[in-house]
Amino acid sequence: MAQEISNGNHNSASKPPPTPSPLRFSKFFQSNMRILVTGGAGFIGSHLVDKLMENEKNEVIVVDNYFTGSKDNLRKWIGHPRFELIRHDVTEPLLIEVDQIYHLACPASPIFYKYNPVKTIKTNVIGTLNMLGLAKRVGARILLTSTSEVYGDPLVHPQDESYWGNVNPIGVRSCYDEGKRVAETLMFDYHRQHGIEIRIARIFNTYGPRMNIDDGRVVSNFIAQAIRGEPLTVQAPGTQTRSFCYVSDMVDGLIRLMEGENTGPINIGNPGEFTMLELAENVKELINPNVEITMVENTPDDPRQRKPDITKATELLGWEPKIKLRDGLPLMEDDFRLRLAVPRKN
Ligand SMILES: NC(=O)c1ccc[n+]([C@@H]2O[C@H](COP(=O)([O-])OP(=O)(O)OC[C@H]3O[C@@H](n4cnc5c(N)ncnc54)[C@H](O)[C@@H]3O)[C@@H](O)[C@H]2O)c1
Ligand SMILES: O=c1ccn([C@@H]2O[C@H](COP(=O)(O)OP(=O)(O)O[C@H]3OC[C@@H](O)[C@H](O)[C@H]3O)[C@@H](O)[C@H]2O)c(=O)[nH]1
Repeated sequence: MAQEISNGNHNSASKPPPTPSPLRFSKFFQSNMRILVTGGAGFIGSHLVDKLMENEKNEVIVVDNYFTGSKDNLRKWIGHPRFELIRHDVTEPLLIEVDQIYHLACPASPIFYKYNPVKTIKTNVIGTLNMLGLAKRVGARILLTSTSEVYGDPLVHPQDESYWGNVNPIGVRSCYDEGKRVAETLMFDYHRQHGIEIRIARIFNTYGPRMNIDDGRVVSNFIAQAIRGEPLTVQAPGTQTRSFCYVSDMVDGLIRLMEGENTGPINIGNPGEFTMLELAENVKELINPNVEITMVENTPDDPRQRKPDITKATELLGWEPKIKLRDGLPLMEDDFRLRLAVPRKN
């Protein structure tokens, strides 16, 4: 019967409907969801891949240029029949067929995004344009991982999604925060002009296993320092605040946003707020009570406070974080001790 159809012989009304080709039940004809994760070799991306791969209906394709990510984060999936890994820079166009795009590709640690600021803004602007072009061509739904940095040094506290932010357009962080603001604009313009299905997550500081040991972000710095017995470097004045979300909670929020009906932007983060001195004290108490806490110079335009209002995420996605900072830090410590080869002393 499949043969008849392929010969174009399907004009007889008396014939029963064709039975599906046996190929329909092979790998290529299943109603699988083919999902692209850009930046999937990075910290959040690799945890997202782990979760997506748990569903046997998902085929996952990762593209990454390995600037801050590593194949090692995806080691267990390499060779799996539902998984593909492509070395590719999102600033170049990509022609593949997918149903959903999680667009994460972008260096996230301030040290790395400031290292080559022109490349960072190209990644945010040209990279997002390329992924939107792909979404438009194949009709895929696309989720952008934007950031709490779009609120800049916020004058509203906590930050809800209606706040437009307080961002320096010419500062050293602008390649990232203004880059993400343009990426959000592009997402909405493609949505309004071309009807693309979009989702925007505004991610607040996220931590957990697989962060680069020398990533430069505060949680990974403090944990590595505590394990090595080095002083914890609090950047002055130490009263600046952040709200830290454990990575499994983050991945759960991103998947709910992708699968739900709301475009966003939606804040995804843990509202528990800590000063950097409090974070250092927690790390010291939990990991190494013998380390010192030292005050060092800060970098320009460091936001003084940050805490998400997650009313929208709770009401629209039924999402809220489950893991408290003091429970998440020891989970990250285990991973860091393994990679630094420093076992716990009993
Ligand atoms: N972790 C956080 O606290 C946080 C907070 C807000 C937003 N975000 C966003 O979440 C996403 C992931 O962050 P992360 O913490 O996992 O960072 P990460 O640096 O571990 O991961 C980013 C990944 O993107 C890849 N990449 C960078 N530029 C690329 C390019 N031009 N082409 C292809 N791949 C490229 C890197 O190699 C890396 O694998 C980023 O978009 C980031 O802006 C993260
Ligand atoms: O060793 C350190 C590192 C950092 N810090 C402080 O810790 C705070 C947080 O700094 P991080 O570098 O971890 O992260 P930031 O909050 O500046 O940026 C972050 O927020 C939003 C995301 O989009 C970015 O991916 C992420 O890097 C800052 O106030 C910084 O001054 C220290 O006190 N000591």
